[in-house]
Amino acid sequence: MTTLGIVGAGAVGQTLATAMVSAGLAQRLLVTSRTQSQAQALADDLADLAASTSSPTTVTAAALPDLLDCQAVVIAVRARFTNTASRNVRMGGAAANAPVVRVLAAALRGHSGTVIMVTNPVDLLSRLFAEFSGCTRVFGIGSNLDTARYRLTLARLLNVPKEAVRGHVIGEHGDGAVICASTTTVNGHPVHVPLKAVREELTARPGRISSGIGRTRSGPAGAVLSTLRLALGHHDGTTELTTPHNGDWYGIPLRFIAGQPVPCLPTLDSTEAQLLHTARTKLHTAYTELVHPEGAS
Ligand SMILES: NC(=O)c1ccc[n+]([C@@H]2O[C@H](COP(=O)([O-])OP(=O)(O)OC[C@H]3O[C@@H](n4cnc5c(N)ncnc54)[C@H](O)[C@@H]3O)[C@@H](O)[C@H]2O)c1
Repeated sequence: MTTLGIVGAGAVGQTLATAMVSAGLAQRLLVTSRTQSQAQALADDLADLAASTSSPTTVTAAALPDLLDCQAVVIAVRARFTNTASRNVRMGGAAANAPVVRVLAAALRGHSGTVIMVTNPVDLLSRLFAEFSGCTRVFGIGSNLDTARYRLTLARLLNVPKEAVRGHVIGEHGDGAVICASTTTVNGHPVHVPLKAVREELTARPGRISSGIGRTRSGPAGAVLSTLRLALGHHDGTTELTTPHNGDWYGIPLRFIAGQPVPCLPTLDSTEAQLLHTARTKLHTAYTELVHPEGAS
């Protein structure tokens, strides 16, 4: 019996839960949110979906301790705050979301399953959750969503099917994202990547979606769903996730074999290596300031 949990019944949590119930990913889905009534409302709505689609998933509004027995828990909370940042937008949520993540880490200490962090800034908060909970299978969503957007964008610019494009976006899920252009291929052949046009689209896309429909939701839900399938060992494959690597936390490709992740960073050219170094330094500094604000200048 597979039991999965979602914390946060907002735009991403709702869309993800709908996708999970529609896909019949688990026998049981536990949902929690800021209030019990919010979680119960989502559970009832999803039960209606399950009944009309004959989904095998039973959805229950739960309390945080109930999630300890889940094979995987997805964290998609967002504290109430107004983000006024125009650059490094995701970093704008650090101070507001970190206390919530600390509380969740304390509540889920001892959880031995997978934890998938969605809440931004995801690279910092994956690490914060892991270090405060002691959980050892914590992965952050973001670089895989960036990679999906990269492949779509490149396919459109080069007029090829998206399935023909192979390539990764790594580093920060944010302004420090690194496009691995030198190892990108189309139908197995190296290509010239129009980096300026790609970067412009990757930068503009999330804001365009948010201003059109309020929030990005289906893209991140898809990135979580495909990660869950890999982490639960439903099938093998590679995806880009925030994970500890060489002493820092940032997005790299992980190859999952029977649910176990193996880092598989592609070879980087000198520009990409420099950009990754810059992203790592930025994330390292921001994490230190988040955890030890008294030491920050
Ligand atoms: N990593 C990614 O690729 C990615 C993509 C999209 C969104 N996000 C991030 O995901 C997070 C959620 O986004 P959203 O659009 O769903 O936000 P939202 O505001 O729509 O929903 C957030 C939910 O969290 C709940 N919540 C708040 N505090 C809580 C607490 N203490 N305990 C439990 N639940 C709590 C709220 O009640 C709400 O239901 C944000 O930080 C957003 O930036 C990340």
